Amino acid sequence: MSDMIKVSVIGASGRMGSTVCDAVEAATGLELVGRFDQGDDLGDLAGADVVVEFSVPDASPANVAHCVERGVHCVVGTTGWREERLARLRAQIEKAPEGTGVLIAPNFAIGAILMMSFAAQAARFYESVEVVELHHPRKVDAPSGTAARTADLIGAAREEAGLGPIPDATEHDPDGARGARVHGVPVHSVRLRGLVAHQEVLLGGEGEMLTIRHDSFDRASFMPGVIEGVRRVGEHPGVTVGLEHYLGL
Ligand SMILES: NC(=O)C1=CN([C@@H]2O[C@H](COP(=O)(O)OP(=O)(O)OC[C@H]3O[C@@H](n4cnc5c(N)ncnc54)[C@H](OP(=O)(O)O)[C@@H]3O)[C@@H](O)[C@H]2O)C=CC1
Ligand SMILES: O=C(O)C1=N[C@H](C(=O)O)C[C@H](O)C1
Repeated sequence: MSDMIKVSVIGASGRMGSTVCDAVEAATGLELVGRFDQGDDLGDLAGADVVVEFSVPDASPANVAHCVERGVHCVVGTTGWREERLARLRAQIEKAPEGTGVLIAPNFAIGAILMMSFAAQAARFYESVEVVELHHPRKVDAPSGTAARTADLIGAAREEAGLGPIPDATEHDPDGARGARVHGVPVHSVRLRGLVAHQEVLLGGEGEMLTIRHDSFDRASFMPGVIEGVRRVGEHPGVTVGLEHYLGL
């Protein structure tokens, strides 16, 4: 890489993509060289060293594959990167030019990263746990990527601690009132005008409850994490899931 890191954004006209373009233009040492959206030919990605990808879950794997094949590092915020997609990406990156790095981050806000870490830490101490995620009504996917990741971390921590299933006597739930189950953890999705991105993790034990909550009131909350990802992705070859791995958490 030269001194200036050349950055292209995929999904550049979207809520996140447009905010990222402004953040890259304002950041020292970064140069915005390309903006791509649906239907655009990605071609040589405008000569970018690093691509930031915020599109839609169905389009993200092909966009990232295009970058990886060309040895262009990729910082991905788009949701939908469950295990099967990650496995395919790991296979693709094996064949990519050496040193190519991809960061997939379900959430770039520092508070959300800490919330997930705290929830994983607390999980083994509580019999009951549920996740409630609340977002703006234009969000196309549910549950949120953050909620799915949180539930995965909690589920893994519970397994490691030898905890059994979460107590729940529900026998009749024809309308799915008990939410989705991710890694055995109930996840509830709220879509409400006025919200941006919010999540509560509710942990219950005998006579007590711990609530861990994070609120993103503005998409500005994601930008320091995205910019850190752009600056650091070149130092992390292969696929990394979660910005916490760049932050020493
Ligand atoms: N990791 C994180 O911290 C965060 C992640 N997100 C995630 O980022 C993603 C984007 O969110 P958001 O910006 O709100 O969504 P938007 O719908 O506002 O933006 C998505 C953009 O991607 C474009 N797009 C659609 N298909 C393609 C394609 N094939 N190639 C390139 N661009 C395409 C859309 O164009 P068009 O409108 O024409 O379809 C639109 O401009 C979501 O998955 C969301 O969950 C959001 C916030 C934070
Ligand atoms: O669509 C959004 O807005 C957000 N998407 C991500 C998710 O699904 O977790 C991150 C954040 O919650 C905002």
